[in-house]
This record gives sequence, C-alpha cells and structure tokens, in this order.
Amino acid sequence: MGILFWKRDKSSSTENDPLLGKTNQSKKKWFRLCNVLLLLLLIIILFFVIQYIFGTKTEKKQPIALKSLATINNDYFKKCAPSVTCDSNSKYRTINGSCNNLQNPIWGAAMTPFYRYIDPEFSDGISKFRLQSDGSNLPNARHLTIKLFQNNTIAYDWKYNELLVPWGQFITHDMAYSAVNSVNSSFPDALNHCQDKNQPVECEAVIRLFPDDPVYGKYNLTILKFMRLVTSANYSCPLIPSTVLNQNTHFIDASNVYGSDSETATKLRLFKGGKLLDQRIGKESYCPQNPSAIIKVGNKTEEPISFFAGDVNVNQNLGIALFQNLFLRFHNYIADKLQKDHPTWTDEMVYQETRRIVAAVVQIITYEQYLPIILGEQYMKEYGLNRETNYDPSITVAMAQEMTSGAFRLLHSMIPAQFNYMSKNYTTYEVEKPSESFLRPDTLINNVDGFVRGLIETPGRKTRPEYNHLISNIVIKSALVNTTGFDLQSYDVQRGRDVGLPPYTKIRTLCGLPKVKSFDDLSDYIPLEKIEQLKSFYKSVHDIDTLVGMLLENRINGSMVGPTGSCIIADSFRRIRNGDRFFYDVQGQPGSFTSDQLCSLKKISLSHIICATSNVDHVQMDTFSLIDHIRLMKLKPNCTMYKIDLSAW
Ligand code: HEM
Ligand SMILES: [Ca+2]
Repeated sequence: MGILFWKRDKSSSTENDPLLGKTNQSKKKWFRLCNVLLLLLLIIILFFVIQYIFGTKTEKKQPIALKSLATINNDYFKKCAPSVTCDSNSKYRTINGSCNNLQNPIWGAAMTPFYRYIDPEFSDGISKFRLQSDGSNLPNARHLTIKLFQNNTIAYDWKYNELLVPWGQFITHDMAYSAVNSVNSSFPDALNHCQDKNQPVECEAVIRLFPDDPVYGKYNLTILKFMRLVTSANYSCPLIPSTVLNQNTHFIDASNVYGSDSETATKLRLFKGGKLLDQRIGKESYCPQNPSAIIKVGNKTEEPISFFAGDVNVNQNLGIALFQNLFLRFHNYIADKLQKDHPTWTDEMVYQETRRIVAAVVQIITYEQYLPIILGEQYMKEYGLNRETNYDPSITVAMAQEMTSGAFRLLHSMIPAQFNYMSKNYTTYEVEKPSESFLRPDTLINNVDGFVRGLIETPGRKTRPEYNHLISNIVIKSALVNTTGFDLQSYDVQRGRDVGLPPYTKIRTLCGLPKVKSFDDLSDYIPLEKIEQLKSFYKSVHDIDTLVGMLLENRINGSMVGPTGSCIIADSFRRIRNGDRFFYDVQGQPGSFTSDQLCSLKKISLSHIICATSNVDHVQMDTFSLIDHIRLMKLKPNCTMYKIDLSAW
C-alpha cells in the first residue's frame, strides 16, 4: 500500500508549477512524510517476521516463561549453613559441590535444601499434609492409581529405545537424592501397628489400602508403608516450614560415580593410577561390593550382589546398576589412557582430570542427546538449552522440589514392564521384570553385554498418564520383611504431599498456562473424561495434586510430557547449567577446557561409552534411536569407529 504513494506520474508532476500554490506544496510534504512513516512500519514488520522465522522471538520469551515466587528456605542459610573457605583458583570441583559459586559457596552443595518455585503448602504451615479446600483429606493416593490411572495396554514409542529410562534415572541420581527415614527393605516396626487403636505417629503418612484392592487385597495387606523424607530437622536444623535437604550435589557433576561427601569419595578410590576401586568377577570389572549388604537369614549368611557407588540407590533396579557399572568402567578406561600418555602425572592428577572429563561427558550426553528427545526442539530453544552455556553467578543453582518430587517423575511412566537380555544375534535369552528385581541386581553379573543390547534393541514405552501396571503393583516378599506392597505411582503422588508441593493449578499458572476457575477450564490441556473423573475425587479444581494434573496434561510441542511438566523440567536444566561455574563449556574459569579439549569432548556420545565399557560390537550413532538391526545395520557402525581422542590433554 505504501508503494502506491511512491508512484508519481511524471506528466502530472506539480513540482515547478507556481499555479498550484502553497496548499499543494504542503500536501506534497505530508504525502512524503506518510511515505517515510509507512516505509518505517514496513521495516519494523519485516524485522519481526524475520525474528519469528529464525526463532529469536521464542528466546525472548525465556525470562518470562517461568516466574518463581520463592527460593530456598533462607533460614537455612542464616541458621544452619556451614561456613566454607574456597580456593578460587581450583581447577576442579569439590566433592560435595561447595565453592562452585564463589559469592554463595554452598549453593548447589550436597546437604543443602531443594529450590522452591512456589512456597510449600502444609495444612499446619509446618509439615502436615495439605488438605482439600473444605478441610477434608486429599483423595487416597492408591485410589487415584486404581481409578484414574488404570490402563494395562502397552504403547511403544517406535522411534526410541529403552535406554532413555536408565539414562534418565542415572542423571536423576546425579542431581538428587531425597532420603527416607529408612530404606524400603527395612521398614520401622512402628509401621506394623498402623491398624492399632493408638497408632504410632509414623502411620500418619502411610497409604491405606481398601479391602477390595485388586492386587494387595489378595495378600490381606492393609497399608503401603510409605515413609516421610528426612528433613533438615534430622540434622539439627529445625526449620519452618519443614525443609528437605538434597543428599547429593545438585549439579550434574557425576557425583553418583564419585560420591557427594569426602568419606564416600575416598572409599571409592583405588589410589593408584587415578583409578576407582572395582571388583573382578570372571574377566569383567564391576563396582565394588557393599560390605554392609551381607545379611543373615536364620543361621545362614547371604551375600547378595550389592554394589557400592557414589549414589546409594545404585542397586535399586537393573538399569541403574548397569549404568553405575558402565561409568565405573569408563572412569578407569579414561584414567588408564591419561596415565599412559602422562606417566609423570600423580594418582591425584589422573583422578581429578578423569573426573573432570567424565562429568563433562555426562553433561554433553544429557544436553545434546537426551534432553532434545524428552523436551523437543521448541522447549530446548525457549529455555536456551540448545545453545552454549550462559554462566550467570546470580542464578540460585539447586534442584527444585517441584522437579524432583514432581515433574521429573512424569518419566516414571516410561519404565518398561520388562527388560530383555539379548545375545549377539539379537535374540532374547532372558527377561527380567524391573518390578521383581528391585534391590537385587544379581542377574547383571556376566550379562552386561546382553543387557546393553536388550536396551538398545527394545522399543521404549511411550510416556502417558499411567505407569506400567507392574511397577504400580509391586509385591515384595523377602526374608527381611513380611510381604509388603509398593506402588510407584501412589508413592509419587504421596511424595508430593510429603514435601508440600502446591496444587496443580498454582504450578500451571506459574508456567504461563491460563488461570483456571473451575474444573471445566482445564479442558485446554486435560481430556474431558479425565476432568469428569477429577471432579469425583477433588472438592475443588484448586485441590488437584500437582503430579496428577501434570500426568493428565496432553503432550504438546514435541515434548514427552505436558506443558507444565516441560516448563519445570526445562527451567531446572537451565538453572543447573547456567548456574554451574564448572559446566563443561564455560570459558574463562580456572577449570575451563581448552578449545582443542572441548572439540574432542563434544565428539563423545553415549555410543562411545558403550563401546569403551562393554563387548557390544555395533552401536547406532543416535544412541537412543531404535534402529532395526536387520534392515538398517548400516546405521550401526562398528565399535572401532567410536574413538576417544585425548591428545589435547
Ligand atoms: C526402572 C526404573 C525406575 C525405577 C524402578 C524407579 C523407582 C523410583 C523410586 C522407588 C523412587 C523413590 C520414590 C519415593 O519414595 O518417593 C524414585 C524416585 C525418583 N525417580 Fe525414579 N525410578 C526409575 C526410573 C526413573 C526415571 C527414568 C526417572 C526420570 C527420568 C526417574 C526420576 C525420579 C526422580 C526425580 C525421583 C526423586 C529423586 C529424589 O529426590 O531422591 N526415575 N524412583
Ligand atoms: Ca551431582
């Protein structure tokens, strides 16, 4: 339209015609001004169109994507935080994560509180479970599993393999560990008295079972022995509201391999050649045996396979046990290489340099290979996760409570009902159910290669509201505990209440989704039939548990979880990256890698790790992709192709 103003008919030009007088002259000026303004407008529009097309518009959204209303319980820092002195020139991270942020040296360290996007909600303001808006109890968590999350069909994700599960759990155990007062295998005796008239206080949080429970009813079980988390009060630091401490370092620093405290780190080292301690079984190397795992059953002593590693949950299931073992082997592989290339380096130098490389590799795999699959391209872009690290010491760096007790658990729905062990010719020779190998990783011995092949070759489970029915209906029968039950989905809902997660509607608004006033307003992201069911469980839309709401959200923008879950996960990964002074690509720090070293590191993928630590001979380049080994063998290069080049060291 503006162009029209520029078109001037020369024959009717009025420029030098005195007869037309002043009015026409000023009209002409006005026209010119209009033209300039329109051109400016055009340029502005064009600028925004280009920004939109090339994605800078989404980056702009980043700071407003998530507004946090609260941070860490500051009383912790005022009353209980230890004072630390730092060596600002150190090239290496401390074991417990302190001294990363030099102004706030305990940010991100082990044994510090989780971050809070929103203040916790407890009915007494201190620690009691949140209540519904009419003062009644929240719906029974097991009841929600049975009624709201019942779907026994299996849906595979034919694009990705099962490796996504152990990797997700591996980095979880790097970033967080919230301890309960006792491990699952040895519940306190008090919990056997939850049916008594005068119940012990521990019974407050247990999940009551209905007599007609489809699984536990058959075993006459009356409760699931849920226990509350250890809080700062257990460490002589009583705080209001009650505050959970992360027992691992919050950073992705491979603390699950090395430990989050000096005592554990020392116990894990060989103190020779920079290596970690291992145990040899046959010709293979495994994590050392945990000496405290020896158990007495009657007069007999049993020594089940129970590994010792940097994270205490190493034995929880076969997948995590596998990755802990692969990374022990990877550390020793790199240490061997470095020591060979640098015979004069001391044990300490080799250990620290290897640790630095291993942490960088875990970060690279997480941000380059894993997160783009989980979150999809758009969230990666919006939260700046697809670019180089933008180190900012003002970021409070910590895992969020809403992440560890909420959003990241959405991926529990990917846990498969079975793990397959596969031979070299890709036939399954054994099947293990994660629900039956809980805390018993025995079958991993002499089966590492078979298990890796099985994980690479089996399609992953699609994320969805329901966890697989086996992991939601575990029956544990062991010599140590009377028969007892464990339902991961109910536990996750109950855990949200234990740590006082605010209700779903608050978290959703924080993530920029429209405010809701009634159940029906949820229909933008939650299917109608689920909304109807929610109405029967919750008194008000503002009572819905965060995890429940997030599980029911439709997946959008190529993410594997709904918009609220994606926002919490993406912001958490942004925070622990941009707030980490030692993140692998941060420059200008004493611990920064040289550009040649960075170049070598960036070439390392999970396939390199698998090839360096197992006898598997072919692995696809996109390690998490499901590749048909018969039709697409071309896409599975031989392991000799996956070289790790440390010549820059
Ligand atoms: C076979 C696979 C897995 C099993 C059997 C498993 C089981 C468990 C169990 C029993 C808990 C403690 C529940 C509680 O008492 O609160 C837990 C916590 C958790 N899980 Fe998983 N999980 C698996 C995989 C994953 C994956 C793939 C992810 C994420 C990608 C994940 C994320 C988490 C998180 C964030 C926590 C809380 C961590 C903490 O604060 O200590 N898990 N899981
Ligand atoms: Ca860590």
